[in-house]
Amino acid sequence: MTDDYLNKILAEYKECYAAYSALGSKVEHTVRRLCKNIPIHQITSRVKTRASLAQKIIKKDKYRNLDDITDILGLRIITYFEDDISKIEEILNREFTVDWSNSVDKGNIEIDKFGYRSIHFILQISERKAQTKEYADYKNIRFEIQIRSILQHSWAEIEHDLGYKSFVDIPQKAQRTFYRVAALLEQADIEFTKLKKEIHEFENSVNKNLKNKRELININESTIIAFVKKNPLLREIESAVRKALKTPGNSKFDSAYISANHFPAQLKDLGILNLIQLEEQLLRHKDEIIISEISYLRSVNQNLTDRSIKFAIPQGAPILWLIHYLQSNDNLI
Ligand SMILES: Nc1nc2c(ncn2[C@@H]2O[C@H](COP(=O)(O)OP(=O)(O)OP(=O)(O)O)[C@@H](O)[C@H]2O)c(=O)[nH]1
Ligand SMILES: Nc1ncnc2c1ncn2[C@@H]1O[C@H](COP(=O)(O)OP(=O)(O)OP(=O)(O)O)[C@@H](O)[C@H]1O
Repeated sequence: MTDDYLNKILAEYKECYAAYSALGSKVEHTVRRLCKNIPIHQITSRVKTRASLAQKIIKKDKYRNLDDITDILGLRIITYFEDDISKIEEILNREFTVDWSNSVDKGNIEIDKFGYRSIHFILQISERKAQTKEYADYKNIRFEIQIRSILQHSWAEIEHDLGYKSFVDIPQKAQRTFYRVAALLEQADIEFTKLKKEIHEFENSVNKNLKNKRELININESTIIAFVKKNPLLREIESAVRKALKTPGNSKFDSAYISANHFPAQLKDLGILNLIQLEEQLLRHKDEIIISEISYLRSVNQNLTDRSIKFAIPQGAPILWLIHYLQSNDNLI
């Protein structure tokens, strides 16, 4: 490798840095929007530093142009669950043009090997988007999006930190430990996905039993969560209040909101012990709680100076409104 290529690529890098950086923000924003319904731990984005680029060019000794290097701009999406990775792949596949010859599924390793696992997608803005004014300047830029689970990420970070690039220099015993832990985490990823499915099944069964009124399901922390996530009457009340207040979006589930409000204990004090009783009370007082909540939230809103602030109405809020309504009316059931 001559210094000429190194200097040429670094000069191109200097010229294009701002474009990579601007594209990074745009892609990150798009990815966040497209993946908003998938539980994601983190999305990060970086433009390779000049020093790291120089090191890579020298080490690989194969690059002639800046365009040959496909990870100058890189994003990383870290999911909680491994089975969400393929959903993100599908989304990215639809939104961007994939450079298949440079994209790799590094999780798809030989059956008897354990180690680094991550999808590396090399992408470009789609042809349709590239024709728009906003994206015209970025149409030829290739960038990388890595997708991995939080456990795959923790392994990669620790291995990276301990020097994977000099892996051959690590004592064999330590290498074996790395591979053993990789296998363990791969199994843990499978177990977490199974656990997620079991919890979803439990939540569905609670609501199905409630619908069929076959069982009196006592209210506790887990049954109230299942109820809050899936009950259609709650969605109906939340939506009526949101519409009246012109609050955009949907209500979101927030576990901190549920635990902070101690629903099981508060409902028990009011004599509401099972989910059938809770649903009956919500149905009976639906109109009153909608009207009183709209007028309460409107009066609070009038005192806000920033008109753009809107109320977030978390999933399950109608239970709190019902509690307030019954308490203020001394209305033990
Ligand atoms: N911890 C860890 N990270 C890895 C491993 N392999 C790849 N990576 C990550 O993925 C990045 C890209 O690596 P590769 O896909 O091998 O490609 P490259 O070294 O950039 O070379 P090109 O394919 O020429 O772009 C690395 O810089 C790491 O961040 C690995 O075995 N362990
Ligand atoms: N696609 C990506 N998205 C977000 N962060 C990344 C991405 N690729 C690498 N990183 C992180 O950016 C930091 C700087 O990495 P750097 O660009 O120096 O090298 P690298 O991409 O890890 O390796 P290489 O030089 O082989 O390309 C590291 O912490 C790395 O994990």
